[in-house]
Amino acid sequence: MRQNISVEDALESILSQARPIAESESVPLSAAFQRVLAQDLPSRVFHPDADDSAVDGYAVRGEETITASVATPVRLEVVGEAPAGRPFAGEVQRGQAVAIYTGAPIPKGANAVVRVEDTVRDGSGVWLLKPASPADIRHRGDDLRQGEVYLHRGTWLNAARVALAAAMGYPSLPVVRRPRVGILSTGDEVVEPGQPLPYGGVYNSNSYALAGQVQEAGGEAVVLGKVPDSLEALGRSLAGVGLLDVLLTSGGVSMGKYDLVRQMLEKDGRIHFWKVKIQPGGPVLFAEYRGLPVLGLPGNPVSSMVVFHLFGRALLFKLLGRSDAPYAGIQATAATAFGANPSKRAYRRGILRWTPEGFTVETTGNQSSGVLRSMVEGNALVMLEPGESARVGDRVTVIPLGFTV
Ligand SMILES: Nc1nc2c(c(=O)[nH]1)N[C@H]1C(S)=C(S)[C@@H](COP(=O)(O)OP(=O)(O)OC[C@H]3O[C@@H](n4cnc5c(N)ncnc54)[C@H](O)[C@@H]3O)O[C@H]1N2
Ligand code: MOO
Repeated sequence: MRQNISVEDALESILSQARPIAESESVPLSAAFQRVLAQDLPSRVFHPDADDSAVDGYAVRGEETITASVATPVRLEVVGEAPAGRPFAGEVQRGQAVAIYTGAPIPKGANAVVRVEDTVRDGSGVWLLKPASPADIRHRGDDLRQGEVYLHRGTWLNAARVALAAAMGYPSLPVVRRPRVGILSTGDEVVEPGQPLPYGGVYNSNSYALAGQVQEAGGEAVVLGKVPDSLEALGRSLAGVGLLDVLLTSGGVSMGKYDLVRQMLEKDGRIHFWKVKIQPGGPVLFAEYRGLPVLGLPGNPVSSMVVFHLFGRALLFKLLGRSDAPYAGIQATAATAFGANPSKRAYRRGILRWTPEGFTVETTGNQSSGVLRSMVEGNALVMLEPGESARVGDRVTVIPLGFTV
């Protein structure tokens, strides 16, 4: 078992153990949001399907309109109309125009469009006050060309990507099976919300934070409840976890006599590493238990969430074959001071704001790992290398929580 390793070494150890999920399933578009595409998707269609109008106006022969102006308007005969979805069947001849609407194919014979606001309707004709513009025509395939791949395997399906799959003609999509992620909380003091809280007790918040984080990363959260601090109970729970791809445990990984997750995994599993040089979350462990990867998260609520963000997300991304990064850093200007940890990389909770001067970040205040509020009030982690502090005005690296690039 390796101990006191760097974030980079810990990530490498975790990712080298993770085997991407090979199974996929087909889901209707309406269920594809926040899934991961399992295959490359070539477009089934051209979009636009034909050269069409980008504006409401009149489709004309452009060369006939070159001299049009307010002082010298050009009159054309309106021979029909082309609403979107009902293309004009004929051909525009010399001296003619067709009333056209945004999205309608340009009729045969026409090669330019005059916007309706640059015209005056006059009975069966129309006066053009400006030359027609070929720039108001969108060309077949400007957006999508049939057969070309626009969405690749490993793509996280956000709203725009599901919409693009729809635009390409797919009613359902092949997606990677969601990794099943078991969540087991430990600790005699941990009580389910709704139960009376005994003296010294604490409500189980970690299971719910982790369940949400697992889903945000694309996994299926299987909340396994909590086990008391006894090796026997823990052993029974671990034996009965069922079909899982990953197990997350919360608590019981530190130095205490009752920190049984570590003891159990030492005895019956294989611990790859224990303790990473980070704060919060230092006591994190990564192990294998009967072939199941186990990420042991420290019990403190902030530590558990931060460690999941740094390591759990990366593990799930690898299992899902996601091609985007699990998180990313940006630069911001410190609006308050941030204190250093002398020997560990620190992740302080901050409030990231976009201002006219760029990104700024302010501390959430009390940085204790037990203050879950800091994860609610904050929207970012300020990353400080060992010994690095920040004064007001310093540039710092910040990991936004809630979006990736
Ligand atoms: N002698 C030392 N003691 C501790 C060290 C150390 O290095 N030497 N490390 C500290 C650090 S850092 C952390 S983080 C914690 C991690 O400890 P555990 O993972 O063993 O967690 P527990 O002791 O079980 O609990 C810690 C804390 O979190 C609360 N908790 C636990 N589970 C939940 C839950 N599901 N929902 C909400 N809150 C939970 C628990 O009541 C404790 O207050 O160890 C330090 N100790
Ligand atoms: O790592 Mo502990 O997470 O500092 O409280």
